[in-house]
Amino acid sequence: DISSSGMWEKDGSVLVYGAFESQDTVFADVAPLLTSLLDGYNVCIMAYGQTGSGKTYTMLGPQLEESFAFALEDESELGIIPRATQEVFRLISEKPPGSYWVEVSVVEVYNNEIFDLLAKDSCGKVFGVKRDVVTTREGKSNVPLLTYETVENASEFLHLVIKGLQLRVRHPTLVHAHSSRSHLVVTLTITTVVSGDEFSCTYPQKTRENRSTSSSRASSPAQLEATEKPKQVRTRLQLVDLAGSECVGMSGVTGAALRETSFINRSLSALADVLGAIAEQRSHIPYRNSKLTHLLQDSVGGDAKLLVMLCISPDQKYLTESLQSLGFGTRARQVQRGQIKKKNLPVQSKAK
Ligand SMILES: Nc1ncnc2c1ncn2[C@@H]1O[C@H](COP(=O)(O)OP(=O)(O)OP(=O)(O)O)[C@@H](O)[C@H]1O
Repeated sequence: DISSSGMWEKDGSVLVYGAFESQDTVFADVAPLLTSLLDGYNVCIMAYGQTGSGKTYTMLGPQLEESFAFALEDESELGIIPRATQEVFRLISEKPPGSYWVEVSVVEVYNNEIFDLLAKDSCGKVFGVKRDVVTTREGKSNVPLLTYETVENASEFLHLVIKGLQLRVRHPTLVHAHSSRSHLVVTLTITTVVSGDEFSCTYPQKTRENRSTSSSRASSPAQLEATEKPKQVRTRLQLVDLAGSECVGMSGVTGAALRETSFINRSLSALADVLGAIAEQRSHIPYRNSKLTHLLQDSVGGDAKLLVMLCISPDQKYLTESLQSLGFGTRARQVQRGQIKKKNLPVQSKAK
């Protein structure tokens, strides 16, 4: 029974929320992951579910009719992405000033192509630019030339995300009038620079190699002494609003929208296949079967703490879709990952 309000805890790690549960309650259970992030763990939070089941509401908040932006006026309605950012900056404010450096990238995966939603043209106007995803020599996934913008507070972050969201593709379907037709991946990268024998922190002197644009503040505040050999430690928070899994018969799409649906369903089944392969500890994990899984490789199979939010419609007519979503959740639960790696940060940490 998920139609009534309430929450149950099973095995200490599956939480179920009723349809009337507040965003506050949901976020209270997510917040500890952000403490882990600042303690040096990579974290990934993704929403999965059929079209119209509440993924965007859960991750961002209620969408505005006229655009892909979300309503910021009523704070109680804000979803995980704005709340997580506020919490990250609140936690950073408790650290020594200048010890953390936050950058954001916003990417959508549409029809199996990656688009950089923060890339700018020469006039500074934002527009989506196609990017590729590659595997580095260390076996990590990387998006060359991806735009990373430096942000100093949650409102700067939200401003960028809202700008990026204007470009996100959406079309009406019979199930949902404002259906997202792409996977949205918002990444916060937190850099700490550790120098000398003692842990002392300052801003990075250089921007990253694969960065095409960066804020003018990238070379600002404290500069490192030339003789010091600073070590940059990065942790990453990936926030993912997946496109809706859908049954073509139910959503009634045709033409280009049908093609989009086919790409969405293929990439979601590639994600389920990856989770299945990890769960079965197969020697080959098919990350490269889709751009989505290649992009999320390090969060899904790597060293991140992964939280999957399953959104389920309370309507009985979507029972097949709901069971399919629960099947995805079961796969995610079966993934037995190795010990999660924690980056060596200059903070007192409480390992989970
Ligand atoms: N818990 C909730 N409380 C109030 N409104 C909700 C809730 N969940 C979803 N909604 C509303 O239901 C509608 C569909 O939700 P949403 O856009 O989040 O679906 P979605 O799963 O992201 O769909 P799609 O995959 O098609 O983009 C929206 O108008 C949203 O504001």
